[in-house]
Amino acid sequence: MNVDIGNALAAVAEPGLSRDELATLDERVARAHERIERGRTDGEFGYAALNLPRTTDAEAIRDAVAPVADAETVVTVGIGGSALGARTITSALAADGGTSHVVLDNVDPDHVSRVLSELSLAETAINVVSKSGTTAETLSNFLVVREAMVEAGVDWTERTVVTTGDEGPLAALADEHDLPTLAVPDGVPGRFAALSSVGLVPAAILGCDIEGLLDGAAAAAETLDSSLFECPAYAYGAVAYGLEERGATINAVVPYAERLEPFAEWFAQLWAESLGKDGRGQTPARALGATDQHSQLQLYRAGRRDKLVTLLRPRERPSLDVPAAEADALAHLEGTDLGELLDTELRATEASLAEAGQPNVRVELDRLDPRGLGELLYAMEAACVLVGELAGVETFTQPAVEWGKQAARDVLEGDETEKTAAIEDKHELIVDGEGGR
Ligand SMILES: O=P(O)(O)OC[C@H]1O[C@](O)(CO)[C@@H](O)[C@@H]1O
Repeated sequence: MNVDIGNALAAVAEPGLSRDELATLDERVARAHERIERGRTDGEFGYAALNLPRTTDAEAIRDAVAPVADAETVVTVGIGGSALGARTITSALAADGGTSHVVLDNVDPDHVSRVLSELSLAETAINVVSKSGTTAETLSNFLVVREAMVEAGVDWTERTVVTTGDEGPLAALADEHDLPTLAVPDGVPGRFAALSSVGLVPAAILGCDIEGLLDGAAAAAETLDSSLFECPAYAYGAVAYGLEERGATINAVVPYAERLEPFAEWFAQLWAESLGKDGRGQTPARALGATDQHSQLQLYRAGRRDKLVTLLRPRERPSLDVPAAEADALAHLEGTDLGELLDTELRATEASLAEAGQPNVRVELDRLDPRGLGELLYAMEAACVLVGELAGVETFTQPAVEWGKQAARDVLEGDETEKTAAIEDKHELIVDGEGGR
């Protein structure tokens, strides 16, 4: 994996970083790296995530999923960090692009019932994931899925694998029914847990090379260094931080590979939930290359100068030639390989952003295989940890999400609290086309 930060330099972009500013930033990266390494060595909360390539037990995951290894479809019931990594991995690596991995990470009744009605539940494995074991959406969806299995005459205890913490209702349920259960790794926040059982179970069930993925992540761990000029992950993190400080408060992540679209979702949680604190943090935007050149690029190129555009591609791609056409006007496409066209689109977009002075960075994998994806996930986690150090925020917690969770819980439990009052006392000015109320 490599990272090209050339188009983030002040010589090209505004906001941009001068060479001197990069050199100054590099001194801070050295200190931050020291802090990160200390956290890794001591297995500190959060930093322990950067040890997963070494601490994750792939064999234990394979043993736990053995009873459902015959599954044609895997349904992951989880949300946030308990779903996004798993989807990213199967989308990138599964032979079918991840279509046999269905993720229920929302409680939309229309969607859930439609998904269940389309599944052959006897050939389905249920992967329930929750670090806390208390997340309402996950537990509700699991009870609905379980009920559907019972109604279909399928023994759900034979088709379910659980990943959760030591305590909580999900752990208790797994224990009561003697379900194959994997532990959420200690000291690892959900959004940093893709390289553990939290992200790897569906990939293991669907026959993906999870060991190769961990090897790729381990290779990326080897590149962590006290200088951003020696470490792709830190180069990316330092530039993202430096540009945010200079006004690039949005990070538009644009993978040029359909299989990496879920990666942009995973990245969005990692970046938003880790760095959105103390009134700062880049807002992640998701796009897809080349598709969103035809929907978002106008804004990225000619809109507010508040963005870093992150372009991502695998260098090696399968090939698919464009056939000849009868019209001369299409002659320029004849014999073009679609992959070549996609890469040309990336380079043209990159140049168009640079021409307009909009900062952009290119992240490249050798190819989209288990090693490549392992490198990418690990590098982005390390980049995020670095930004947290440079920004001086608490990277590994997400206190701001608790208010809403508790408010919903108070309503569901019929309590009358400050939070339920805040819900009831909403300021309303409804515009309904009948003069407003
Ligand atoms: O794994 P859990 O505990 O169900 O939490 C799911 C997600 O919800 C959050 O806690 C946010 O509400 C995320 O940090 C986490 O990834």
